[in-house]
Amino acid sequence: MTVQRKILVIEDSPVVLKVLHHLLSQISFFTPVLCACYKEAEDKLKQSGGDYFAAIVDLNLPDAENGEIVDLILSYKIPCVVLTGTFDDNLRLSLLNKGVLDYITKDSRYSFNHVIKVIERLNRNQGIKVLVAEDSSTSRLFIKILLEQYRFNVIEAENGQVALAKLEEDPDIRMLITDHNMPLVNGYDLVRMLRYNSRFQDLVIIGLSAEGDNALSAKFIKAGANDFLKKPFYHEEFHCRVIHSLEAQEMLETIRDLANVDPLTKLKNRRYLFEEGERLFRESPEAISLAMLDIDHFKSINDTYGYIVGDNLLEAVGREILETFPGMLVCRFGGEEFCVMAKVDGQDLLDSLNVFLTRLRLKEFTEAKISLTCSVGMCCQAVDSLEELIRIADHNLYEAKRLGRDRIVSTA
Ligand SMILES: Nc1nc2c(ncn2[C@@H]2O[C@H](COP(=O)(O)OP(=O)(O)OP(=O)(O)O)[C@@H](O)[C@H]2O)c(=O)[nH]1
Repeated sequence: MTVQRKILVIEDSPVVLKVLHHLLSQISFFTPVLCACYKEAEDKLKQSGGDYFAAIVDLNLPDAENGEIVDLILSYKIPCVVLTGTFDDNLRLSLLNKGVLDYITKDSRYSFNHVIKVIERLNRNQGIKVLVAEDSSTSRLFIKILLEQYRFNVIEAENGQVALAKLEEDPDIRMLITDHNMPLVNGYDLVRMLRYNSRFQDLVIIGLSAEGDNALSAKFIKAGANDFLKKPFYHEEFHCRVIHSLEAQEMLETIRDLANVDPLTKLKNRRYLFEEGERLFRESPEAISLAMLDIDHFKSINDTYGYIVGDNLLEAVGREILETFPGMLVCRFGGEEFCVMAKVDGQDLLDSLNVFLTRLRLKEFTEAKISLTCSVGMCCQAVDSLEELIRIADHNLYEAKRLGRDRIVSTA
């Protein structure tokens, strides 16, 4: 169940309130709470004890015309986005310095979408762990506060060596903000060490350093950092760069998922099998077992029940496969054919395959109570290449079909 997040909206214009209510309501986990004036907001905050995920506020309210609402929201430590009709550079700067997340002018309909984007980003940031590696405790705290304003989950390290250890032990850390001048391992060496390790290819890295060495930013970026900032930096620039690097990485991961995942079953696809399977095979060619699984008489199911039902069955079989072969590389090879590959003993894979065939025989799928069986060709013999492994398993699958289906043929 998704957690509901209450968003406090304080705005005296009924039209703007209506637009924001509409946009926020379109996101299932946001619950807008609307207020038309300062007093109403104050009462709501008192009642709830400040239990709001974020607030969107107008600066000029009928009972508080000079932005007093911002101080009220910040006193409850609620992330605050200002949506205002007037653009004033000095006011904007002073609000950002106070800790307001963004200052957005109502100059077009895109402004409202921008506000929603900022709130959505906060929601995504909640689950993101960021490691701050910095030897000065004052600077570390300063960066931590900046990141926590954006609801990131911050972890700290006082030098490069501790940072490395924390990254090694916690694979959930998504981003590293690292200073350069640190004892034991400096920031530049830390970036180089991390990028040499394939495990840290997706880690977002932002380097920091005090002004002085002009070549340092290029060195950091050449070593693999996503970005670099000179201290002292302007808060807004820091936030923009953090979000920009993170979103670029997220986009890359989305593209990678689209390239590697079968959209129907959500299993990995054939392309991924050849990429990841090749790596597995090279690691330990003599210890790999592989099976090709093909649903029996699938054409007649399509012909009888139609393609949509056929698609639903493929999805259901995909889920069964995922559940039965945990920790193994499973993919949709194409059509109604699946592949399971793992660094396991042949007998272990055979046992799991037998469990799978039994589960399938006992199940009835969809409202039409359709029964399915599957034929399997397996190979666990030492061969020279992944292609050879697949070729033998495929040949055995053909044999399983020829011998009457719903069975496993294996060569050890
Ligand atoms: N619904 C649906 N059907 C698919 C999809 N991909 C392949 N198929 C169908 O799967 C069927 C495979 O048919 P065949 O290769 O003749 O094999 P079969 O009927 O399963 O018979 P055997 O494999 O010999 O047991 C074809 O009718 C394809 O159109 C898909 O994504 N969705």
